[in-house]
Amino acid sequence: MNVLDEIISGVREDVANRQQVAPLAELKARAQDIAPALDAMAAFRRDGVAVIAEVKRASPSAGALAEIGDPALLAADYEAGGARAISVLTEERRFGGSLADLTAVRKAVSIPVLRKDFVVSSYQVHEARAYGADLVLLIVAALEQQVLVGLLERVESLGMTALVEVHDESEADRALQAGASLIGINARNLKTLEVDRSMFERIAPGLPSNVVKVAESGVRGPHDLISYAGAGADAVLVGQGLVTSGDPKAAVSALVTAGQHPATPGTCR
Ligand SMILES: O=C(O)c1ccccc1NCC(=O)[C@H](O)[C@H](O)COP(=O)(O)O
Repeated sequence: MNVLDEIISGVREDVANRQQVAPLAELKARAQDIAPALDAMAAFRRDGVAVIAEVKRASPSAGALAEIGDPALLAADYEAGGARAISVLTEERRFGGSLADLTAVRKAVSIPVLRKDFVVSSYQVHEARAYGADLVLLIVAALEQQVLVGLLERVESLGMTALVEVHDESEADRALQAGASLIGINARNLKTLEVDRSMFERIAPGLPSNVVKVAESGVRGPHDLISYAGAGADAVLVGQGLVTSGDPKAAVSALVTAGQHPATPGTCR
């Protein structure tokens, strides 16, 4: 079993357990008390390269990354540093995340919040809304086409935005066919965990200009953002480089500053 399949199998078990405790009707009722989802696309379409800063405690590729005592404080630092959205990893077994992290971050910031998880069921989409997310990650490699289309529709019907993640050209075609307008190109191969930043420059030129393009993974500093920008990125999603920086606010701020200048064509290495 590869890493992605292993993660998804654990996720399915965890979702089944949560469904016993909080049935869908309860989540829907909870969502009634939550403010409507924020318009993430508007935030990403503003000038410059948007930084999506991630609350990431651990990962299959790196193990434990950072002791995040208070995810709300970290997210507030990210916002103060100029991040345009916050990504919260909610998967528990391999990333050490939780829905409690999502709630804490939602309360702490006024910018859009992404639920980053391995979403395979509409229950998880309703959970995302009930816990205050504005965006939901949908990973093409984890979903059959019909399921992807159904989940994308469900995300949008709840007023949220789907970040649809791809790893190659055929997944990018599937994302477009499903109607995605926000596409993340993840440089990390979710089966081998290798990071290949050049994936972005291979795939991004084939996407229509009205699609907002997010470069995911492998940004360790401003130089990586600049090369992704040169290859057409509208936004970058950054986890490890921020949580291990020692000063997340300054690290975000350095990325934001680098993203304010017009990109010059370059290569992602
Ligand atoms: O980060 C991992 O090791 C990982 C392994 C398997 C599936 C997903 C994984 N990460 C999720 C992400 O896509 C990243 O958290 C995100 O793009 C930020 O990447 P980075 O800045 O390199 O931490």
